[in-house]
Amino acid sequence: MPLRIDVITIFPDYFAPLQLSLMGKAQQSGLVTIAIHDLREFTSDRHRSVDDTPYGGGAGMVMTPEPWGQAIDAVVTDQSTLIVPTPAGKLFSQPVAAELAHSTHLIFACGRYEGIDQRVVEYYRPRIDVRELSIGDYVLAGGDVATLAMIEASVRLVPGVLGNPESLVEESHQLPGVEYPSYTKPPTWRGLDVPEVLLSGHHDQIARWRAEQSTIRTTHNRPDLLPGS
Ligand SMILES: COc1cccc(COC(=O)c2cn[nH]c2)c1
Repeated sequence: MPLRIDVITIFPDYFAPLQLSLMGKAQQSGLVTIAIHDLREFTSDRHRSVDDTPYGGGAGMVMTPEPWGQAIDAVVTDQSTLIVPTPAGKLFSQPVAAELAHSTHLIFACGRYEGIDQRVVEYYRPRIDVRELSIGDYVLAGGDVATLAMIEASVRLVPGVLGNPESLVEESHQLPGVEYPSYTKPPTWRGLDVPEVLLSGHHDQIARWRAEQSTIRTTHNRPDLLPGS
């Protein structure tokens, strides 16, 4: 059953990159189908407006619910998962990407401005799986870039998309923490040598060195990922 993805956005052009490279091949392979929808196609006023001033005051504008209701209703089924990228969401992660990769239908609602009227989430929550997801603790101008990141992270985990599932095995068996550093030819570059152990052919020593490097790197860059932290 191919994974179907519908993206609703006021900037459809943001998603041109999904036709390239791995994402493009995934679509050609029939494993994934991705459709982009312009939210303004679902407005009914002459100005095709999608936002208005916030109740309760405050800076900026909020996206009005009706165009979203029309757009989501046009693609939703009882198998759909609605994903709303937002800084206020639960943190997206590799395990979440793996979950999404095994979904039937994902609808991404790319909000702009200060966000989408919360009643859109409230309306669909009793009907389908709705997930407000954050890709990190910073604020983007809209959900489009976050959606691209989540689609790329999820689609590469769809069985058959990655030519070489081997890299997924390494990824999944990786110790808690970050990846060890990687090297390739030439053996010396601008006076810098590749660590000897990697040229030795001693696979157990190499594995030990890589585990050690991962721990050193995790301690320095991501102590929060260390076991027991
Ligand atoms: C839907 O409501 C809003 C409000 C403000 C910005 C955005 C765009 O998403 C992000 O900025 C984001 C997502 N993960 N990390 C940052 C959406």
